[in-house]
Formats: sequence, structure tokens, C-alpha cells
Amino acid sequence: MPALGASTDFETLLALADGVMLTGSPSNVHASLYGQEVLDLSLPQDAARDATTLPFIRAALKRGIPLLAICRGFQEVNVALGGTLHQAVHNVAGMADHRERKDQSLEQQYAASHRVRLEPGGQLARILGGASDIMVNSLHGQGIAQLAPSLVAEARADDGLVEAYRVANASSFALAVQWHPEWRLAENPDSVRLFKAFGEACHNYKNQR
Ligand SMILES: N[C@@H](CCC(=O)NCCCC(=O)O)C(=O)O
Repeated sequence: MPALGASTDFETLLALADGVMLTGSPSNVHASLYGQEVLDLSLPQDAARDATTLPFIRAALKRGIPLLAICRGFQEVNVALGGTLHQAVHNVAGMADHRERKDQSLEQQYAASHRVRLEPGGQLARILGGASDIMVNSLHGQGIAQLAPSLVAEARADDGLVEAYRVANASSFALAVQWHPEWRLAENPDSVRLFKAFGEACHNYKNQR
């Protein structure tokens, strides 16, 4: 979907969709969208994407379209619903460095690098067959500071950072993860389970509308 901002015909696009997946990106959600100044002006921004995805997310959730959000997408949904971000997680006392090492190969950057603990009895834990924790990759400098009121944490890193959440009271699948399950998807059983659950929700949505 092109980043056309306010000129996007959101309702026409959503009428065509059986599901929405929001991807990652090197760019950051603009800090002004959660009431802050940008602290590091050298980092990439994407105002056109912000102006497109934030209203799109709200419209998609209102319609009850299944939603899976990844990395920047995970951060976008939080901001779209009123949450805030840490602009540099690694500069927050007690937090780990969640960034990839740019001097490494893509295979190394996207390799699993830390554990996340799943919320017992949560939706993600159920999807992942009752697992208590899984290993995930990590390619982000920003992260959730304040979770939006309508979101419920589903997984956290050992430093406490929210790594997955669901949208409470969503009428369909609405999950977001800070890591990249799309990387070498077929080789990772946890990622296969997650995408299968999303795919099933998309099929159900399509068959019911
Ligand atoms: N820039 C944000 C978001 C991080 C993110 O989405 N990384 C993925 C980059 C690779 C890709 O394009 O999928 C941050 O640093 O937190």
C-alpha cells in the first residue's frame, strides 16, 4: 500500500482487505505523534508513512479486520492508540541494547538474540502451544515506554520491555510483535504458528463478511 497520507481512500482499501500486516522499517515513528521532540535528528523519519498508517490502523481496528503488526508496525499501533515510545531503549537505565549490529551479515542480524517471556494464559502463549518463553531476533532502537490503554502485554524481554501485545476487545485477531517472525518464517515453528493463526483469522474474516 503506498504511503499517500491523508489522500488515501482508507475505506475503499479496507473494503478490499481480508487482513492487514504492518511491516518493520529503518525509519522511526515521529516523536511529535506521542508528544515529544525528536532526540536524535540523524535517525530516519517517514512522515508519509506515519500519516498513512496511523489513521489506517484506527480504521482497520474499527472494522474488525485481522491485524498483525511487526517492529515499526508494532510501535505504530501503540502510538496510533495513544501510547508512547522510548526513542533510544539502550539509553534507558536498566534496559538492554535491542539494536542489530550493522557490521554483521543479515543472517547474523536476524538470528535469534534474546528470550521473551510469554504472558501465562495469554493469546500469544496459546498460539505458541503453551510455551512460557521463546527466542526472538531484535532489530530496533526504539520501544514501548507507555502501552496504549487498549493494549495488553503478551510478552516481555528480560529487561521488562514489552515485546508483544494484543488489542483488548478487538473483534478479530489483533496482535503485534517487536521482533521479526517473517524472517526465514518456514524455518521457525513459532513463526509458522503465529502466521497460521493470522492466516486463519483472515480466512474467517473473509468468509463472514
Ligand atoms: N526504526 C524503528 C523500527 C525498527 C524496525 O522496524 N526495524 C526493522 C528494520 C528492518 C525492516 O525494514 O524490516 C526502531 O529502530 O525501533
